[in-house]
Amino acid sequence: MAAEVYRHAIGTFQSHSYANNVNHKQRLRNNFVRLVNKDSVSSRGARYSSCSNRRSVIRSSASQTSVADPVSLSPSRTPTTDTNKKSNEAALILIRHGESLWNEKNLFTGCVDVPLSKKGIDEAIEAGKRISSIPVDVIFTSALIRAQMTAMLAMTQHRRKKVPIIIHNESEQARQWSQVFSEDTKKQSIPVIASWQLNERMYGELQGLNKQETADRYGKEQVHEWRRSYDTPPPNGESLEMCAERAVAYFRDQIEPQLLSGKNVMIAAHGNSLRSIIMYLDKLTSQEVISLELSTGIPMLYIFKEGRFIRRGSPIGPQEAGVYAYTKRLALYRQKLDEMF
Ligand SMILES: O=C(O)[C@@H](CO)OP(=O)(O)O
Repeated sequence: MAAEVYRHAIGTFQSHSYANNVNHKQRLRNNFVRLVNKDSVSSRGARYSSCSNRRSVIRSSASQTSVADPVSLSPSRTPTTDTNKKSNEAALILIRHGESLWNEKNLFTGCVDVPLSKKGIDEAIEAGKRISSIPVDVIFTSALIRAQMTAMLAMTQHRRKKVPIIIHNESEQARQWSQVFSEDTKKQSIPVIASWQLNERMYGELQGLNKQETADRYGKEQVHEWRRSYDTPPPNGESLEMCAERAVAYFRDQIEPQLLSGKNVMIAAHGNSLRSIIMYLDKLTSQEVISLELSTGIPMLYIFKEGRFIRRGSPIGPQEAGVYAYTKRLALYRQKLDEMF
């Protein structure tokens, strides 16, 4: 259920990443404003870009900044490549990584590359069980090990038993070098694309500090603002707004075209990079997103249909009938799996 996923904050959170660009804040802001002001969208080549939202969990007052337009895709963004499947419907699975060693210790993590804890490994496996009958054609992860391990561990549970293979996607040449030439191998594998744009937001000077001790020192309100406000960055770190500028740009440029071509996509990423993407998918306002909390290791399913994202909550288990009722394609896939395995 979606409600599970939208937990309210109180203690253990973390992740983030991507280090450098904090000093480009002004430039990012400018990009963002441009994007919010619409024309937006293509940020290919730009390091960051925007986000937007949907209503769901919480209502916002009309005066709140609603970060952008509803997520409907203009025909101009229809991809010209990769469209072997011709469909205007696809599944999108989002998973926040399982608990990391620093989540366990209640430390600000950000872009520090911390692995999963034992509990996090179990969560990733459990997440895999929940989505084991949902087709996955391509996986996107951040560049951080906790997200990558979560994706791989989850896929060990998939009934189709395809093998995830890493694809380098950053340039035409890299794509060519990563090509798999055997059709049989292609069918039996799932491309995995890792990118820094999906990394956790950079927590700056807070990284490595204990969250409770930081709240004791600077006050609960201040720390809550650093952690959850939309546009207040932690000292020398990224605000959610800044994180959204690169994560949502990446989503729009690299992931939406896959969905448009009918591919089912899984994204394994982080609390805040996913919050910014959900803000965009669900059209949350900058006020609404403050209360959006993601549990570790809980997959969330969206159906992308006719240019819109429809949130379907979190599949409870592989047998959950409801998930497969969402679309004919999912139901057929499931039926085929049942016949095969
Ligand atoms: O420490 C972090 O990197 C993040 C996410 O795990 O924490 P928070 O929940 O405070 O954004």
